[in-house]
Amino acid sequence: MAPAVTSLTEASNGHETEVASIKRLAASAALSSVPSEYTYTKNPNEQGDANDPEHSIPTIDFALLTSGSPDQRAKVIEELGRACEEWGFFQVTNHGVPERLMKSMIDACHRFFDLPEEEKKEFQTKNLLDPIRCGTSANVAIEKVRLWRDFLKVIAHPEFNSLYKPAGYSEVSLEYSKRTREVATEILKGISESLGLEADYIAKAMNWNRGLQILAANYYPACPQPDKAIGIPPHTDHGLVTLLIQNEMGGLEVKHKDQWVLVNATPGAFIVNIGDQIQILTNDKYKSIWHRAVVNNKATRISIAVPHGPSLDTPALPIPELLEREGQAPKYVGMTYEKFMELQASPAALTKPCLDHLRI
Ligand SMILES: O=C(O)CCC(=O)C(=O)O
Ligand SMILES: [Fe+2]
Repeated sequence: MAPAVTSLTEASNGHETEVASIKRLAASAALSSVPSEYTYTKNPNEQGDANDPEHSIPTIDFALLTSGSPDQRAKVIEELGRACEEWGFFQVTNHGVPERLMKSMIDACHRFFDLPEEEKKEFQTKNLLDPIRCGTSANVAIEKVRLWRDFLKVIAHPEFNSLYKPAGYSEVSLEYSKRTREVATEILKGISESLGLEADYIAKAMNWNRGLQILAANYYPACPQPDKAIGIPPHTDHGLVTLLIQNEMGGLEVKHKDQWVLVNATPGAFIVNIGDQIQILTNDKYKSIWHRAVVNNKATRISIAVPHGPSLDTPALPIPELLEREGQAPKYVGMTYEKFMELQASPAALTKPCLDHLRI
């Protein structure tokens, strides 16, 4: 039986398009193939070898970054700089955030997605910067292929927002947002230092104390034909740094040397990537890397990405000290973070990468 299509509504050119959550669609007993509007083809020639040890993201030992000896810190900062330059992705271990808290956060999000569709409706607002927003796919009004994914996005900084249901979400998300922000703050300091700048250089320039932090949970139900669908297609993240965790199912792939590499994270580690604002600040020295989420046919995957960005009114520009040192001209014009996020969510971003819109 076809699932009842009642849940999510988006306006498209004045017409209302009704789209079921992927959770509901996937739960339909009759679903044995991917419906045509979800059909997405990947290029098999770009699939990296998962067993190749060259294909694993670098690891940064957070404890050595924050409480190691000066020598240890200098070494980790050098490793961090190399990870940003060569991969744009790395995992962070020994960060001090309890694994129990990470698991509780995933559970709380899982319980949100498990709420009856009717109860999630009140959070289905449409504007990009609404404090709380859930939905399916990414932007059903403009996209050509629907994504095998539902989402929940809650802005946790500069103002903390939360949900009153499911029970416990509010408390756990408050603690989780604080702890991830602390880790992100230290990573940003390390990134500044890896560039030969004062530790607080980027934070000051980007008005970090008023910076945006979003708790972005993704729900990818098992898919009958995982090779014919995509959770999130290739994209780069808009902010400064994103910290990601997932349940026991993998699915994050990173584009490295033209190959898609599946990220195998150490349990309890954060998967961290740098975003477009860092690429702008460093005039392309550190790259905001393309990544995507693939789906599987075994079990639901949940990931929680926490992008941290500048304050919404701050435009990122290539850092003058770096330009001078490298003898380079700036490669980007400035745009406030708010406008940049709007650009990334607009049809213009479907035709060319967002950063290319700002490239001089
Ligand atoms: O689910 C994942 O692993 C990727 C999520 C992601 O890239 C994002 O939310 O921006
Ligand atoms: Fe992402």
